[in-house]
Amino acid sequence: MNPTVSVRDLTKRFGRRAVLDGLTLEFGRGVTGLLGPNGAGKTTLLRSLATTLAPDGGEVRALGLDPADRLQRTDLRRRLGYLPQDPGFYPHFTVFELVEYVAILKELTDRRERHREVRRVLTEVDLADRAKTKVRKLSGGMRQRLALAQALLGEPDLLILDEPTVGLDPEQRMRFRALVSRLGESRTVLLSTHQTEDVAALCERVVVMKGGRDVFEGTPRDLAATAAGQVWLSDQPPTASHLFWRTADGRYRTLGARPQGGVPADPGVEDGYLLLLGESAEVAA
Ligand SMILES: Nc1ncnc2c1ncn2[C@@H]1O[C@H](COP(=O)(O)OP(=O)(O)OP(=O)(O)O)[C@@H](O)[C@H]1O
Repeated sequence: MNPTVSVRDLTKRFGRRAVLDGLTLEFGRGVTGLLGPNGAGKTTLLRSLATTLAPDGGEVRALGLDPADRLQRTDLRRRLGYLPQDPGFYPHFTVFELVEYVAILKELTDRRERHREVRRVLTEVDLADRAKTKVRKLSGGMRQRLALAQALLGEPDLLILDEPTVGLDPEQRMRFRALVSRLGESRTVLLSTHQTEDVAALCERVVVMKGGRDVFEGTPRDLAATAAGQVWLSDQPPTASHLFWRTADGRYRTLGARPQGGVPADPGVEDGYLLLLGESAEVAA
């Protein structure tokens, strides 16, 4: 792998808490998924890469540029697209006006070209027919697609997406996967998510963060493989000391030691992820 983004010994503190705690990782072209429990530091990492937050220590290189350097930071901003977790859009703008506003900030100065680009990204996210709708009238999923549209402006080399599939209906989620995997053919895409299915379906690589550190880096298949020999199906519920849940077919899926009557099951990304986090309680009834 030829890394386009690398992070070394990154630290960020809020008060006394180290939210990034010597984080070191690298990734290259294609789609990389970032998994981690609430508060793991995913958004803080993404903001550091998107240059909206200055870390306290360590090194970041993205597209060969150092965001700590003022000129290189400006260069990097021109070449990245960022979908923040909470975009906070102006509610009285129309969809078109909002994306055009971001396009102006991104220095698309030629009006005709800018309008063409705004229409292109709105079409990419299936919002072209909502161009004249006020942002405040959009559903949550539509807002999320609007947030993605502005990140796509100018065909950025680096795309940073913070929980991009939140609120999308199944059809839009499929469209999103198709769009992002196409973008990943020629660009670097980093997306944080809580959806292990998105990682399994879409990402070539996956990074798992916990407590401000990187606890796993590899392919989704590698992550699933870490659970080999520790995933079981049984007809009866195991003891409460196991991590288990009831599946749609009424059987019990257990992670860890073999429960009584358990037969081995193929491990998935979610199994590997949950075991990695070391959960030890029943997660769902
Ligand atoms: N500006 C801030 N001021 C103070 N604390 C902050 C700030 N930003 C983040 N934090 C804290 O840093 C920790 C990590 O937050 P972060 O948003 O990076 O986690 P996350 O992995 O993205 O979580 P989630 O999955 O819930 O979005 C949290 O405890 C959060 O409260």
